[in-house]
Amino acid sequence: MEPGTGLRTERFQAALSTVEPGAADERTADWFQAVALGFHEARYDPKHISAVVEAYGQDGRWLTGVYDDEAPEYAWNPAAPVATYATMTHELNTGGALLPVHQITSVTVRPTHRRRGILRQMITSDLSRAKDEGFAAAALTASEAVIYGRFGFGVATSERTVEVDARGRLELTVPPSGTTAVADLAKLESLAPTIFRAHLERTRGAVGRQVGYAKRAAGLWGDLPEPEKDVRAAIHYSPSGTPDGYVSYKFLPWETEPHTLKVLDLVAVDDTARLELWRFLGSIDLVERITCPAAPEADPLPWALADRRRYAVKAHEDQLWVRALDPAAMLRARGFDADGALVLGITDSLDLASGRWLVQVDAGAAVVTELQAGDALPPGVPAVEMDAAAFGSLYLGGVSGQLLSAAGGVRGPADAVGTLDRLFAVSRAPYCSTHF
Ligand SMILES: CC(=O)SCCNC(=O)CCNC(=O)[C@H](O)C(C)(C)COP(=O)(O)OP(=O)(O)OC[C@H]1O[C@@H](n2cnc3c(N)ncnc32)[C@H](O)[C@@H]1OP(=O)(O)O
Repeated sequence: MEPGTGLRTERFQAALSTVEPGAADERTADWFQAVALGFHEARYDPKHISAVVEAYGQDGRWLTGVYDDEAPEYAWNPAAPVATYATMTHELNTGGALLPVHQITSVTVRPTHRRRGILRQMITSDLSRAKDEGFAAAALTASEAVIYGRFGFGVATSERTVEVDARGRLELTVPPSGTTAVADLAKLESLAPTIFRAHLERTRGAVGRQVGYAKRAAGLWGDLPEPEKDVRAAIHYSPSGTPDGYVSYKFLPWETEPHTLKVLDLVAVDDTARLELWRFLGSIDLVERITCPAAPEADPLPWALADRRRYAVKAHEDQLWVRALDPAAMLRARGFDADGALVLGITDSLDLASGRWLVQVDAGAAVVTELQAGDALPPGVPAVEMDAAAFGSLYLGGVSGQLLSAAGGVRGPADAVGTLDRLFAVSRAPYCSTHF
């Protein structure tokens, strides 16, 4: 933290103790307890922390703790940070290249230290470092929608919580394809990342996953890093016999009315595998309702159901938030479905992504030329300007420039916004099922 605040910042990686075999080191354990405090979770059992340390190492996470050494007598553990923050890197499918993104997670500030600018200090210094390290974009999933717009993050993907009425037979109109088997959970931990990788490579908006996902899919972890005995899973195989999708789920206690099966994770390489996994779920006896969080906004399921009114959207929420650090690199990485040219300007209060670029898309790829202040605009090329957060929202095609123009985030004449929309249009809403 800045001098004069009385606060001290440390950045480190989760580690095991060098003196107590199998335990996390104290700094790591204190950091986890502070995160639990911030998110209203139960205090960690030390054995759970050490289980997560290894996974954090595999994820390559960096942890930040902000410490207040002036804790009064009787205060909770003075060695625990008053603020936490963590980062890691995975790839984002941009519709073109897979772009490594700087992910931000585990952000908490203790109630007694809120609204003093601690988050602002942590995130602005971290974003600058990420930019210096060469990241083109940062990303996060947010606990509240009011926090990150001010830091230049825009909602780039949304997701649905879906409920399907499974009483009687769930009939699909598409012909069956491939086969489905109840999964050997012991083998799913190693198979799930392979299937997810194929999904990532084909799905605009998908982000690589932390190792905990496969452990949860296989029932090795639940909310805590302990086996969840009620988790089951199924695998779908393509007609050639390749596993191309899995679903893990649990049947909620019998007292639940109607009898409910909850999808924990559903990953499919393509629509066929996705629908076949739903066919399987809909064929399970004694199930009256299937709930599925993290379903795509552009979901083929209701269109493939003989009775589409069995499908109800119970919630629709922002999912991935994207923040530009190097807009030109982001545009070069992105895949475009239409060709054309546009001058695109970004205003950024943190000045990490400000600038103006000539974007010329040919055969789906952009040539991006930075324009300096005072440069004349290329004749005949429409120009738009937008806030950094609006660029983050537009980037994957999750919203139109016209809508953002109505909301004030994009500025320019109607024909220029029309060009922006033709260039950035995608055939299907982006989908990110990774929460972090
Ligand atoms: C990626 C993730 O991990 S998402 C998880 C975010 N964490 C949580 O939701 C846990 C509970 N909340 C918290 O721990 C804290 O309230 C935090 C982390 C959200 C904010 O930390 P603070 O240190 O209080 O934020 P800080 O003082 O830097 O505020 C920066 C600005 O954001 C605003 N702000 C921060 N949090 C909120 C909020 N929840 N609602 C409205 N405004 C907020 C502040 O008013 C301030 O505005 P200003 O710059 O115009 O003055």
